[in-house]
Amino acid sequence: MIRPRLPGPAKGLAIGLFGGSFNPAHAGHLLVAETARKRLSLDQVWWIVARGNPLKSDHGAYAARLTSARAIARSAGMRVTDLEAQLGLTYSIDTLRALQKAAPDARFVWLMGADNLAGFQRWKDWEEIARSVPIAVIGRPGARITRATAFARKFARHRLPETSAAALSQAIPPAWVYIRVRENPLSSTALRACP
Ligand SMILES: Nc1ncnc2c1ncn2[C@@H]1O[C@H](COP(=O)(O)OP(=O)(O)OP(=O)(O)O)[C@@H](O)[C@H]1O
Ligand SMILES: O=C(O)c1ccc[n+]([C@@H]2O[C@H](COP(=O)([O-])O)[C@@H](O)[C@H]2O)c1
Repeated sequence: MIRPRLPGPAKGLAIGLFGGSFNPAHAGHLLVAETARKRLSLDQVWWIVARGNPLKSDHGAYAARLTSARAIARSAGMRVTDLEAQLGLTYSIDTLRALQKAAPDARFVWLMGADNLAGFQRWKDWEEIARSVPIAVIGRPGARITRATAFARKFARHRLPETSAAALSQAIPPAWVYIRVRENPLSSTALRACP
């Protein structure tokens, strides 16, 4: 496997992995990344611009999405990476494996909005992802985590209380936390619809 060009040093650091289409990136994404950085006590958040979400058909041009993510992710600790494009990867399990191999001393946490968790059981090897890395879920309007959420049901006893969020990067997976925020209704779909 080709060694990925990492967006920064990783050894010994707690790093949030924030995969997204970012078509385009917006303030809702920044809310997720900044909330995670603060509440999980992360050193960095790596925005992984998805080569192409396997569950979406219209991805948008990669270069434009990368530029868009770079324009939004400008606050402290944010790094944007094109590593899925570098490595030709599409599935998050493969991206995660590549990162864990390239940076075995980093403490990675997977970040996602609550709407992504609701469909997580459709991702390739989703249970393996949950057993490989702690997961932080950030609130999003219209998405609630209930017993109907396959992930929440399957991994119910591995959920940490929100008050323990800062310890998530040190937890042995499976481990996850749901973080409540003042939710932001923005979406890329809405922005694409703007003339
Ligand atoms: N407003 C938001 N609040 C919380 N999480 C969000 C928000 N917008 C996006 N996310 C999360 O950011 C990640 C990347 O999302 P994505 O790039 O698909 O944006 P999107 O606005 O959902 O796009 P689209 O409308 O095209 O589906 C996902 O984990 C998603 O849940
Ligand atoms: O690995 C999968 O099967 C998979 C299925 C759906 C989405 N993902 C990843 O989820 C992240 C968020 O995707 P999106 O399109 O909601 O921004 C992004 O990194 C995608 O590659 C991954």
